[in-house]
Amino acid sequence: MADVREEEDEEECPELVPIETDYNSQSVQIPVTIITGYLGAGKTTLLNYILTEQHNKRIAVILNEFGEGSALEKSLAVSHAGELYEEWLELRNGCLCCSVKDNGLKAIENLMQKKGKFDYILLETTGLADPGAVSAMFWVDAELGSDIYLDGIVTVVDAKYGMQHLTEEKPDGLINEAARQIALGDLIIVNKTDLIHQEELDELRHIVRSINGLAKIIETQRSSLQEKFCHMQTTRPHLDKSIITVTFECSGSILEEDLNQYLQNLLWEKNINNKSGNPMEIIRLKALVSIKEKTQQVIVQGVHELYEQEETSVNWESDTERLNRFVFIGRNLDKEILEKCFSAAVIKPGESS
Ligand SMILES: Nc1nc2c(ncn2[C@@H]2O[C@H](COP(=O)(O)OP(=O)(O)OP(=O)(O)O)[C@@H](O)[C@H]2O)c(=O)[nH]1
Ligand SMILES: [Zn+2]
Repeated sequence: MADVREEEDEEECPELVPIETDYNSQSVQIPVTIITGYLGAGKTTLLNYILTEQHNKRIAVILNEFGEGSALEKSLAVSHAGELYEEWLELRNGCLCCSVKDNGLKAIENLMQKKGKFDYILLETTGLADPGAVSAMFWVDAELGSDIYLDGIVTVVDAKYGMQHLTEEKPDGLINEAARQIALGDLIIVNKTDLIHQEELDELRHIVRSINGLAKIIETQRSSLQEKFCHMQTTRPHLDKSIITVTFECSGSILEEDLNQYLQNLLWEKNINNKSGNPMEIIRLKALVSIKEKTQQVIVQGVHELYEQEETSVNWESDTERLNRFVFIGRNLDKEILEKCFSAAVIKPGESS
């Protein structure tokens, strides 16, 4: 499948981000690539391949295996000059996907302080993880000036079982995990091509392309990329200077339908413009919101046009003001207008609906 984007990517592919490159004239940030994919698709195989192929980079690999080891420890393998050693990364609340900035990224940052900086960090999610949730912690962290930024998401698809995973019926309109992982990928690796016929492969590739029209698609066996690792950085969102992050806070509560209306105007209708009349383009969003009548805090996550709400187990404190918090990443963003539109739908403390 000839794809113009793929050719462009090849041309502009730089060397694996050298530590000295300081494009922000702030402190240098370390790129993190999230590796996702269904259970058994070949993620660990891919990590091992990269670690043995990349001989002169310091690559930290964070394995987030499902149900392995103590809940308090995650294995962190570090490759330096082809040598592999292991570290134990302590995460107070177990799963890296669920742990917020405070422990997840802090742990990595602490490790870098002890061990020196890495050139690159690879993070394997569990086969069932939602890469959107994992990547969300980086958006917030980027805002707080972390040393680490999310470079991209690599999705490994099992050629043999991929179709089955994708067509699995989910109860009650839940999003199919395999489809979501493909939708979020910047690079999609269709692995285990040795196990299927060419026609099946073409069909799978076609479906993958229909779910994600932008990602680069590569076919592999044993996750062996026949190209340099730098090709993984297909989107480099943070190198695009037109992409900015906007945050705001607003107290009060919102009706669920009004929240949906706000998000759909932004993400689906795209009818909220900035001051120059250009529609705002949201690439990622994360928010903590207070929904009227709900005692629990709700987290909203969005990636392009997909968004979802998740009720957390955390209750709002009854005696303090409820504070909604938003982080947006995208183009043509205007903080004042984003805030105004949300605030207009909010029921302020003391007001009734
Ligand atoms: N036939 C075949 N087997 C493969 C290929 N790539 C990986 N495997 C095997 O598939 C199994 C799962 O591979 P892993 O790399 O552990 O998969 P994973 O995605 O990390 O699995 P989880 O962490 O459990 O989600 C292993 O037994 C691999 O040896 C391939 O291209 N062809
Ligand atoms: Zn694995």
